Amino acid sequence: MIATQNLSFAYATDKQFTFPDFSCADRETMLILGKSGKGKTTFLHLMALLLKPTGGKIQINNQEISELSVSAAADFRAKNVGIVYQKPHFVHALSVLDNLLLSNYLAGKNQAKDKAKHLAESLGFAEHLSKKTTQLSQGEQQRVSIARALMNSPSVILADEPTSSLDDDNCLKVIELLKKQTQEIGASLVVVTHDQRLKDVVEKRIEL
Ligand SMILES: Nc1ncnc2c1ncn2[C@@H]1O[C@H](COP(=O)(O)OP(=O)(O)OP(=O)(O)O)[C@@H](O)[C@H]1O
Repeated sequence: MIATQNLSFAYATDKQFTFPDFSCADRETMLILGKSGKGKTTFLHLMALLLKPTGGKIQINNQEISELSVSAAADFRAKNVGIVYQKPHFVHALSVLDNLLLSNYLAGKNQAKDKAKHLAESLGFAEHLSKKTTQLSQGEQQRVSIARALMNSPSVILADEPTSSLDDDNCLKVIELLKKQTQEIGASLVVVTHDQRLKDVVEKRIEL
């Protein structure tokens, strides 16, 4: 589970944010909707411990995490949080498979090749495992990005606009895949987006 309380952040004195409280249980999906510039990515980066809040609390599995040091936060994130970024960031010199295994390495875990292959099959890109990520279409890269976020079976999956650049068909496929995988590993899924189509498939939501 993940929950936030009285969370605030400032890039500058004239760029301050306060975010609504929410909680998302295991196996639950939470949609955080907001127009461009409302602070969706900022909110997600706070939950991912990539930014430090100016106030408030973040709990993951009942552990207060907003006070962790930078190195403890990096370790906690690698082990417990899977992030699907707005634009996938891959290491272009590596194959798709090695990009997936990199998540294990960063979390200090053994390489889980079988898990990578299983995820690639479930997400429909098994035939691309030995290719470079640049050889994949945008939709395929998005699915690799989801698989990478799942490699360490995180407690929380945070997804930033995972569907907004996809057509209706792929939008539905990607959100259903994310929800299904989240259910399978018993994680909490938080999606920040301006994609109003997701309102039809996710019940629990808040608006920024
Ligand atoms: N590093 C930064 N320094 C200063 N201001 C920033 C920084 N990052 C974002 N901002 C500003 O904070 C506001 C919120 O940005 P954020 O990226 O969180 O919004 P968003 O809702 O995700 O937008 P979009 O839907 O366009 O991606 C924007 O006005 C943005 O210009």
